[in-house]
Amino acid sequence: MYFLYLCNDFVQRQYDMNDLILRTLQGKKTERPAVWFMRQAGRVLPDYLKLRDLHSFDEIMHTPDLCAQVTLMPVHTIGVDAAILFSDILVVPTAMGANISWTDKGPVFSTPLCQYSDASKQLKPDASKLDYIYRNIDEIKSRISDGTPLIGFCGGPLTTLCYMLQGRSTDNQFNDAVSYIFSNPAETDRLIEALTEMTIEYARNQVKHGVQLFQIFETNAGVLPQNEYIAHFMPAIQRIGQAVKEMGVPVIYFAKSLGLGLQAVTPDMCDFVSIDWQMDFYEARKLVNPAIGLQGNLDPRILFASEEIIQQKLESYRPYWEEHHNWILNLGHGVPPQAPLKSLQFITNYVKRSW
Ligand SMILES: Cc1c2[nH]c(c1CCC(=O)O)Cc1[nH]c(c(CCC(=O)O)c1C)Cc1[nH]c(c(CCC(=O)O)c1C)Cc1[nH]c(c(C)c1CCC(=O)O)C2
Repeated sequence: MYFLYLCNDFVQRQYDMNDLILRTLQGKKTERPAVWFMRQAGRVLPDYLKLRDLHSFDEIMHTPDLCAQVTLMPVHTIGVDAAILFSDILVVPTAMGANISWTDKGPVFSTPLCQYSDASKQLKPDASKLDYIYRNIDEIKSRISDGTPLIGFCGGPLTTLCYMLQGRSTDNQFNDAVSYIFSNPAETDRLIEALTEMTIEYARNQVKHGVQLFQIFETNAGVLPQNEYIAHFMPAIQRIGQAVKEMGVPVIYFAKSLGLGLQAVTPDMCDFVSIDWQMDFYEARKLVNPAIGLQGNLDPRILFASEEIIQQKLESYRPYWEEHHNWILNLGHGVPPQAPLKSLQFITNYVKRSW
């Protein structure tokens, strides 16, 4: 009995230590907004850039010690309220047979699937290829002693499929991928199904290894007409979100440029939605189901502005936060490369000291 009490007490203390973001996601009133930044690990961190001079991205990903170091860097250097697993949304395609090189220009697939009318037959699913990620999670968790929550994540099905089909980033709105999706609807459905199954297994395993909240990155939601996205891709979001929520872990859904399509997001998909910077925050609130909280939506380029301008923008969220509390401070997309680190630090300090 006494042992049980000790265990409970221990769990409770862990929970008390740094649970601001988890309490926010549970809809609780908190002392200040929780803050983290999409793409906070890597990119602008001086220690990361030094590490990248010595090791490739792939090497860091396959070395639990290095991966844990990078994951925890933003907690120490920027002062965010949560760490996000250092990984990439495109690890899921590698577990389906894709061969990816991480080049200076971003990820490049050796065999883009849009050249095959029977693309789904080219897939070679092997979930064990993701085992190294779970070893990374174990290592990260073993190094967190102050209860900082660990965020797990996956790509949304459209974003991931865009890369699988097109094979690389483009500045043309993924024309080849979208043309394929329109020209091969049955094959696209088969690809979505395979991808969703692998993503669910991957998400569940991340939770089993200890991630405490989970974000779905659907950066490319806006490359399709809203009704097409909602009809063909949102059911997969619902399945992934539900699989994670069933395990007791809250879900944040980021669907960039979804626009009015935000109305179609339901509480069985996610607990919070992350709002991009193009959408006015208060307009987004009118569109999103009231049972769902909001994250975002600072324009990432505000990081290049003066502290006065950043402060004004932060203050614009205060009336909402004071009334509703269900808002997580974040950007409307990832930290841009070359963004000044001191702006990120200014935001975390401001919210901790002046809120
Ligand atoms: C579309 C997308 C990708 N990856 C991701 C998305 C969705 C979010 C977004 O839109 O930014 C998500 C992602 N990628 C990475 C993380 C880890 C956590 C974090 O950065 O905070 C996360 C959450 C690491 C990474 N993923 C990548 C790097 C750069 C690797 C390097 O240092 O060379 C990092 C740190 C490579 C990557 N991976 C991807 C691209 C287009 C690139 C190249 C350009 C770039 O984003 O830097 C695909």
